Amino acid sequence: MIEARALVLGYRERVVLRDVDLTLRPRELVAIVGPNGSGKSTLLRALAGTIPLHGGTVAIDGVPAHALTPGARARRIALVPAEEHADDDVLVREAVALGRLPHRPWWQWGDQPDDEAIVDAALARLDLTEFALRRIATLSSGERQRVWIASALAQQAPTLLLDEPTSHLDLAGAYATLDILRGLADDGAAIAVVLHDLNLAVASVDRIVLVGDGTVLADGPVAEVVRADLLTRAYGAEIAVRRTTDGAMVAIPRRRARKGTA
Ligand SMILES: Nc1ncnc2c1ncn2[C@@H]1O[C@H](COP(=O)(O)OP(=O)(O)OP(=O)(O)O)[C@@H](O)[C@H]1O
Repeated sequence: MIEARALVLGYRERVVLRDVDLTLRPRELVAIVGPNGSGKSTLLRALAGTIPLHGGTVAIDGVPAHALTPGARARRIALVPAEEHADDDVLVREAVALGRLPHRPWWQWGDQPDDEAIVDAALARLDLTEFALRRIATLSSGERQRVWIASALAQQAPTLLLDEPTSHLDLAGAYATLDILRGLADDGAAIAVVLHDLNLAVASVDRIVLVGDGTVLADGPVAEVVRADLLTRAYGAEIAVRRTTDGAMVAIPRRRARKGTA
């Protein structure tokens, strides 16, 4: 569980977000949405305890984030950044196995049968078994993105923070990934995921945190946050919210009519 209180976040003298209170509980799948540059990744990094705070506190399982060693943090929180890198020569299996490092002193690495099984399970869950012995460099960007998620799963942290994990995934792959996250939350994980696709968020998560205007504009169940007025304010563009015939909500930006169209 993560509890952030009165957060002020930024870089050097520039404040990006202020007055942020946010709690992430076990069994919750939460989407963080908002426009480009609004501070979603910054918020995720602050929750993971990887950037200094300008103000406020972040507690991870009741312990101040800054009081945890990197190893202790990594056993509690798996962070999947928007861009991840690995040497081109690294095999998919090796990249996923890096998720096990926080659980073992280096001198025990390689001798743990448990680790092998955990890595195999993470590969299978992301449909990567057949890629296990491929070099990372030979994968497509969507396949690579699944590797970083698998590595986070292998980390077996009770909290998962993912920054745009579906940005390279196709339509079905993106929804399938959210289904995997849903399953992990149902099993007890606390999960926050930065998403640009509002409709993917609406279809998949319990709660939405809407970032905009330098703060958290709304935080609550999907139906409370996905409102035309709130979205229009956050994105600075008119956004309508409609229901499909089967009752699902969809957010649609209003666009100017093109020449020659009604
Ligand atoms: N390392 C950094 N140093 C200085 N400024 C930064 C740094 N990282 C981000 N920023 C700035 O902080 C603001 C918020 O950035 P952040 O990456 O958190 O936004 P975001 O909502 O995740 O954006 P996007 O949707 O485009 O990924 C932006 O104006 C960005 O330029």
